[in-house]
Amino acid sequence: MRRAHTVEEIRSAEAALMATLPEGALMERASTGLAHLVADLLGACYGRTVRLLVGSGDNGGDALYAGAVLARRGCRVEVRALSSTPHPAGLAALRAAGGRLLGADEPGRRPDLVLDAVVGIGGRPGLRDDAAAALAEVAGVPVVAVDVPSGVGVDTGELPTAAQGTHVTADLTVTFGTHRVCHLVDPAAAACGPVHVVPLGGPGGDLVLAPASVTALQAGDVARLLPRPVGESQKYDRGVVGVRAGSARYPGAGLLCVAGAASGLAGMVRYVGDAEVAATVKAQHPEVVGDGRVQAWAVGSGGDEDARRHLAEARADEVPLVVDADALRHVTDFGGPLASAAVLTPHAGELATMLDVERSAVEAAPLAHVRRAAETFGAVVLLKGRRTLVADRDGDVRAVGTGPAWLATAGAGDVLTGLVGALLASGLAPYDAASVGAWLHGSAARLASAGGPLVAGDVARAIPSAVRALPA
Ligand SMILES: NC(=O)C1=CN([C@@H]2O[C@H](COP(=O)(O)OP(=O)(O)OC[C@H]3O[C@@H](n4cnc5c(N)ncnc54)[C@H](OP(=O)(O)O)[C@@H]3O)[C@@H](O)[C@H]2O)[C@@H](O)CC1
Ligand SMILES: Nc1ncnc2c1ncn2[C@@H]1O[C@H](COP(=O)(O)OP(=O)(O)O)[C@@H](O)[C@H]1O
Ligand SMILES: [K+]
Repeated sequence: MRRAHTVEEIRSAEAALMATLPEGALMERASTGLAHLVADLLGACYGRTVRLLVGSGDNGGDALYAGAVLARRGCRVEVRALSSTPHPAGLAALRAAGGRLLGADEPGRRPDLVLDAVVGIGGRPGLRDDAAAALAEVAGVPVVAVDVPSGVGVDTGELPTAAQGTHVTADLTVTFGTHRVCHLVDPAAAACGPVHVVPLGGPGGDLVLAPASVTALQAGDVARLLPRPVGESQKYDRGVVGVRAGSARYPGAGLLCVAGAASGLAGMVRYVGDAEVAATVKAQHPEVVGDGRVQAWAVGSGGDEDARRHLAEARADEVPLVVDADALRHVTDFGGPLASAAVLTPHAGELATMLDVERSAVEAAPLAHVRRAAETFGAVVLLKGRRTLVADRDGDVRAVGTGPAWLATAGAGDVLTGLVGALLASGLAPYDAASVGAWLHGSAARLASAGGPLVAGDVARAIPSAVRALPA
């Protein structure tokens, strides 16, 4: 599990660890790890130039100490200071190693790499004008963000507003001890590039962190959570998923939802809906049967005008539900909770309608909106996107970024709804069914894509391969 902690949690864990270590030991661990990663990235230090953008805090201190290591290895290290008092001990170390502070009007040498150490976890959103100008000077040069790309909302995962200013977009982010929320949650995560965590543990102890409310499943977590048949399993033990989706207008959505449900993760699939869709389902999926008892329903994909009735009928069975597309407009129609266990699967536009806000507001602050929706509707909410967010009712959120951009294709969401339905039927709790489903869906898309285009049916067909590829 990848865990992301808040600034407050990180500061408190760092303070406890620092109390057991000699002064400066933690920053030395952080900056040494940072320097080694930068040196690896540069390939060779000798003859290379690194520009440090250094603010007033300890984030700048990390870069200055790392710069000292790089300078000792033969790098030319030049500092653009954005404060009259950059970390004094760090600056002294850098100078002693041969690095230098650029004068205000001194252009410096065109660097091979920039270290962004304007602000870290102490920063407010947005770059001040001097920092924005220092960044513009080195436009086009690869940037390694120290801890976080300066200017992003560390705990919100949001980018600064136009009034707050701009932010750094990094090619790589090097952080310390644990992830920050902005590393896992878009739109800020998109500004981080790949994120490396330098461990802060060593002689004298490690960070002791609270349980994280923002996390990201890894392959091993999915393997551990996924229910698997055992020797004596029967199809009914493995769970039956029912699909009420598709309509005369959108028959394909019903078929694709069935394809996601019929990926083999539940013991049986039932389809109930439009007669013509039902006939095609039976032709394409001979293993699918008609109405009867189910352990979970997948409802709404392409449901059109039938979606409300489908939702009412599914709800009457009092089993877990996954609700998509046209049925999302009806989740509050019935008074009281939708089901004891429900997963709602909107994209940003659908969530905006459900919360009566602009789509752009959801896209700018997906974490805040998905949490609000989970609380408002008393359900697990899976907000689809480049990095899908799954929010539990208590505010816990799992981020899933396994899918390639090729997954942004019509019908892919219908497959996901069927897949989550199958996982609910197989006995997973809604938070696990939604996040494991999103993870497998993205992973199946990556396998199906192999770097090229795909259609939604390809994703459904690749789900068994995604399961097979999980670690034992
Ligand atoms: N504790 C430890 O041992 C360890 C700490 N570590 C490192 O310390 C970092 C945290 O350091 P920190 O607390 O000093 O805060 P940090 O982010 O450098 O700067 C905050 C200052 O910047 C300013 N400022 C704020 N917003 C701004 C803006 N938008 N644009 C421009 N300036 C802005 C504001 O000062 P002001 O200029 O307003 O007086 C504020 O006080 C952390 O991210 C990690 O890298 C690691 O070494 C691990 C061990
Ligand atoms: N840029 C992207 N990168 C990766 N996955 C994406 C991206 N944009 C959308 N997706 C994924 O593609 C799927 C699209 O689903 P959805 O919008 O419901 O389409 P449809 O309604 O046509 O089925 C979702 O699983 C979503 O998370
Ligand atoms: K930074």
